[in-house]
Amino acid sequence: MTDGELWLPRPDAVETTNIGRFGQWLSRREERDLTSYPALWQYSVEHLRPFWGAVWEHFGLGGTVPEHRVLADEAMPDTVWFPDETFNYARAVLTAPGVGEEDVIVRAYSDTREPVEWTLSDLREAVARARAGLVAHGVRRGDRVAAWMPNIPETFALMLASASLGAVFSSCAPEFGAKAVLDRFAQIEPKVLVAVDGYKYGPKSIDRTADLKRVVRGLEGLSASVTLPYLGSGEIEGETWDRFCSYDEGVAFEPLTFDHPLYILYSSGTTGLPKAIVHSHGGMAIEHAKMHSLHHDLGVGDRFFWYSTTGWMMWNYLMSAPIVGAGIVMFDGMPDPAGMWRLAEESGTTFFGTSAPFLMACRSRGIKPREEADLSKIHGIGSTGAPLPAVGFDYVYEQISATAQLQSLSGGTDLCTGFIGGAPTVPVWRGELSCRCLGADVQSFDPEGHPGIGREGELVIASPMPSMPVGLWGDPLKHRYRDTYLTDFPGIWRHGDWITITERGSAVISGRSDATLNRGGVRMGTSEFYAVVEAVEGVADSLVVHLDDPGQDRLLLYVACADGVELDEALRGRITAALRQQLSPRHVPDEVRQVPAIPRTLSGKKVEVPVKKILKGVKPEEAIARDALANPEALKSFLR
Ligand SMILES: CC(=O)CC(=O)O
Repeated sequence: MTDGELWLPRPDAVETTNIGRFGQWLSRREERDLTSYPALWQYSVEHLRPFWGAVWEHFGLGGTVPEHRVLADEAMPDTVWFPDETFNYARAVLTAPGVGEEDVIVRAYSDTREPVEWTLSDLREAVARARAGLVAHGVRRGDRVAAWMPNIPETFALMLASASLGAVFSSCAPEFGAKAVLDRFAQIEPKVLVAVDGYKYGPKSIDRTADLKRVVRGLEGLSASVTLPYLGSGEIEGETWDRFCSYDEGVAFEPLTFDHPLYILYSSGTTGLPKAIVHSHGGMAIEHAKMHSLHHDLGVGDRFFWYSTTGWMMWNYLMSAPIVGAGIVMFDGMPDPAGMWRLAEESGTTFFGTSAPFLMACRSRGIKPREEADLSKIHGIGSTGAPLPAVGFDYVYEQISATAQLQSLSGGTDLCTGFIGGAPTVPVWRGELSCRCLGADVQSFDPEGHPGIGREGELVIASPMPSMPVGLWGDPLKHRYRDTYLTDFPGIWRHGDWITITERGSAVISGRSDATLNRGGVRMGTSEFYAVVEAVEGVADSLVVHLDDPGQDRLLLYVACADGVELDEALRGRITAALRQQLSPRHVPDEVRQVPAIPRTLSGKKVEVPVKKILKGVKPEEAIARDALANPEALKSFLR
């Protein structure tokens, strides 16, 4: 191996991997050689219609679709995909091709209870029961179903039950505080809320019943609340899960359009409430089938694990694995660095996904996963949530597995997928994401909108993808949608990351080009912090910065105090307690520092990105023009 190569495709990858076989099939059909990754990728972005039509057909999501009906309108954000198809995501998941009724499809581990295994037939029955519960509460096509639930099989069943009816599902993790939950769910006005009473995180029991009462009170238009007594606190809000699931009336699937809303995810911007991003049945199924089979090489016999909570899009991504016949491994609890590898062995995981910070934490604690557990079944290791530094790549190959393919994946909530990652027919290069994914026309744009290779630029997606959101909730005319993604380079998706695409087709992501925070793979909007911090008595203004460089992962909170107030230990304590309770323990900063004033632009916006650059050593005059600031002297506090 040369030139930073850490892993090479098998010489027979064209015959032995899903993507290799797909490339051969497509080559025959298109009468051209599409077996090499660069040829296949180029084709996939230059010939969107036949490419996505082939994916749809190849995975049995539907039959042959005439090319002009695969993509009937290309213009983002009103792109029209597969307008004549009738589809239901829940049916695609429960079809689980190649999986027998009595085969285990879900293995679930938890700090709160003993491991659970569900066969495909158990999953179908659980979906049927949850579906009957939803119907009994009047849930119909288009209604919203909210889950404040952990990563456990019941949440999966509820999501599929909601999808089977054409209702729209949305989840928050139980660690989210009542305010964070209400900021999300109040926007979408759910008809039914299902929640747990609490959970264990490691040995610690966390009772959520007081917050659950607040959430229920805060949700207008709720017809029913249902409590799963997961912790066993004895407190039930509304109906019990067992009662809710007491009828089995079988599963039926509403025939829906490709773009029918499936679920709503949340992405925190820097202003206002979190964006409620609506994803479609067809978009999720086709994109996840492509990723799971062609990129992660998953199929029947595989067990797919990705450490996630229900508050992160990787949960939704994981739940699609049965579409390609793969089983799912779930974990709810504290991700103990050594314990997770033992769980991988115990569960028979074949693809282990996690966040880059988790891998780096294992490394810095000196964990040697290959000595902790037998990891020989793992053929793929996924890393996302933040760019994995080159030393993280070394760690994976030295201490985890010398043979697994490491796929550093980048994408996000907005498309509920990774669109830069790896493929079994592409090498792994140290510190790089191996390739742009199929059908993802990812480019690095200079400020004038010219694509370039070998230099950093704005990450854009120049052609539509079926997993782009069908809308943002509460934005019927798509104004916020356009403003968020499509105005900087008119009609082209700007993602908000810095990217360099290399000559060999790999990529390096150098960080967010906006100020959204991302800690341990969990996106945190700065506005959420401010709403909580600035409500604490004595705080006048605040600014939060995530320094996410390798070896320097620190969340810093700066506060300007009210007149006559000093940031003493008591105030510090009140701020961190408020963040922990109202948002989550992940929102608690590593340091809280006092500054005389928070720098703001003339239009009053806090200058988060320039402050972050200054903290990283960029000269203030290069970080921001003084003239753009209402109070330029405020920058002094951030100079090194
Ligand atoms: C795939 C991803 O990009 C996940 C994330 O960082 O949110």
